[in-house]
Amino acid sequence: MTILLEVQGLSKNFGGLQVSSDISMSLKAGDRCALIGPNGAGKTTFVNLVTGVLPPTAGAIRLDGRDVTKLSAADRVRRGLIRSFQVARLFKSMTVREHMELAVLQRDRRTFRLFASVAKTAGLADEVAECLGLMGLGAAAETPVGSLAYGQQRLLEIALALAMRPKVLILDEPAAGVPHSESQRILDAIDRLPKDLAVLMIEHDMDLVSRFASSIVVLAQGKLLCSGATRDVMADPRVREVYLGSRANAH
Ligand SMILES: Nc1ncnc2c1ncn2[C@@H]1O[C@H](COP(=O)(O)OP(=O)(O)OP(=O)(O)O)[C@@H](O)[C@H]1O
Repeated sequence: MTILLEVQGLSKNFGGLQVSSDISMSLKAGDRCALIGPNGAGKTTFVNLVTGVLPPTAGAIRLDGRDVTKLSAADRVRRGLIRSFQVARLFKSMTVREHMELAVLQRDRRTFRLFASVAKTAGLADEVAECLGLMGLGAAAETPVGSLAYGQQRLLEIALALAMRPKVLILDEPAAGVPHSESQRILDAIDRLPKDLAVLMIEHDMDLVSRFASSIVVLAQGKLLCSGATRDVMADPRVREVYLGSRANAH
């Protein structure tokens, strides 16, 4: 399988504080990987480094075989490294469909002026309908974003990311805040994502991790504690001690 994301020796210092230390990992097409670790382990910083929000102090990031370490976050997005959007930042009065159309148009760099005419083209409508259908949001297409149930908002975040045509998709606690009874709906939608995508999910909930992930990367104190197949990592005494042992403090 093609390696889509390769991170080598990634480190980040904030002044004298080393927040990420020599982290290496890779994702292949089709991987479903959970990124876990106790609070403050450096998960968010790691994702910010990978996506280009923060420049690393050292290390390299390759996306689908190309070195993107020095590329801007926007350039990485254009090359298919996509992190899910936050619906909270969207326009509450615009419908789900309108947001999706805008995302596709932005991806294709078409101008807003063309929006009215282009929106009517079959290709755009089909693509939007397909993404919404995959996420189980077809029936909510004409609903204003502000009226969506919280679980639907979280699904829309993934649909918008999908509209960017990701090769590597990073999801940040996609079921956080969703009642436990509804989290399966989100996992089912994630399960329907294209199989050749690599998905990296930051997740605190070990029940969700075990249902989603085929592999796990564990960070602790900014370092890679271990990584590997889900069953092996969950059985690793170091993980149980360092991660599960501090679950009482997790949010
Ligand atoms: N800009 C910054 N300047 C200084 N220290 C920072 C900065 N950003 C993060 N840190 C520190 O880096 C460490 C890792 O933070 P990070 O948010 O990456 O962890 P995390 O694993 O995502 O935690 P959580 O699960 O609580 O979100 C923390 O100790 C944090 O205080």
